[in-house]
Amino acid sequence: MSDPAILTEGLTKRYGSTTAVDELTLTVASDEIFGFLGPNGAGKSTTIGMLMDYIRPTTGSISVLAQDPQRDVVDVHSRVGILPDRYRLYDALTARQHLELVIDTKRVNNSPASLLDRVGLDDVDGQSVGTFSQGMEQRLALAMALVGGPDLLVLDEPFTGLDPHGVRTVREIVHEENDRGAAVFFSSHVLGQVEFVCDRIGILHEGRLVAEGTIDSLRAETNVGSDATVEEIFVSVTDGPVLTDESSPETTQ
Ligand SMILES: Nc1ncnc2c1ncn2[C@@H]1O[C@H](COP(=O)(O)OP(=O)(O)OP(=O)(O)O)[C@@H](O)[C@H]1O
Repeated sequence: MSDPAILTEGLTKRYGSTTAVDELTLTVASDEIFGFLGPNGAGKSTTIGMLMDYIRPTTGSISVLAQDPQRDVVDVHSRVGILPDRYRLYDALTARQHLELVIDTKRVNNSPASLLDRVGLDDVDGQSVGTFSQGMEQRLALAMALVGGPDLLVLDEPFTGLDPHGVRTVREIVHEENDRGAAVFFSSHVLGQVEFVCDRIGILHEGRLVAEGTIDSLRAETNVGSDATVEEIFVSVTDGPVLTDESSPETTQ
């Protein structure tokens, strides 16, 4: 069996008295599409930041494509396509120029035109990004993540700002990339789409992984009914505080 795309063990990030990510142990296989869900402030972006070494963990370990993102940062960044939650584009540059920058940085030989075509920006190839709508920026950021045919795509809220055509495009790209052999790890609040796209999901709540599995297995585990939506599963596991060993009624009796 090949190495997992992502492996974290006991991964924890504290900011002062706030524990953003709490003992996260997670495995994402090299051939799967994994949806990483959770309410606002649950710790999703912090986790993604740690996977890419934008944020240093307080404790715990991380392996991305069998490499250490702190020690092997250049290798990890060359093999991962990242759509971060906050990205900076250059108003004066065109979409093509943005892609050329990433192509040069990754030292690959991709066609900016075909990447723009994939994300539906072929007709604004030479337009400066300062004139782009939010959805157009999001499409460009996705195209930048696709440069180099990454082994792992990490997408933080890829559906943000997209119209229904854009949402469909993202869905198709996620499946195409997975068919090509890439693992896909993405966070999203658009739970209806998650259902169409993911092999497995993990739900983070107050920094803790409170559910993980296929949608069918989570329906069974959470007793929400065999035809429950992802939204119903989500609400059932994130409604109320996380019970820890210390706070669980069983251990306090
Ligand atoms: N730099 C920071 N300093 C202090 N606290 C932070 C910092 N970054 C994040 N946090 C806190 O960590 C927690 C997790 O934040 P994070 O952005 O990872 O959540 P999220 O699940 O991505 O949320 P959302 O769905 O709203 O994007 C929150 O309580 C947040 O306030």
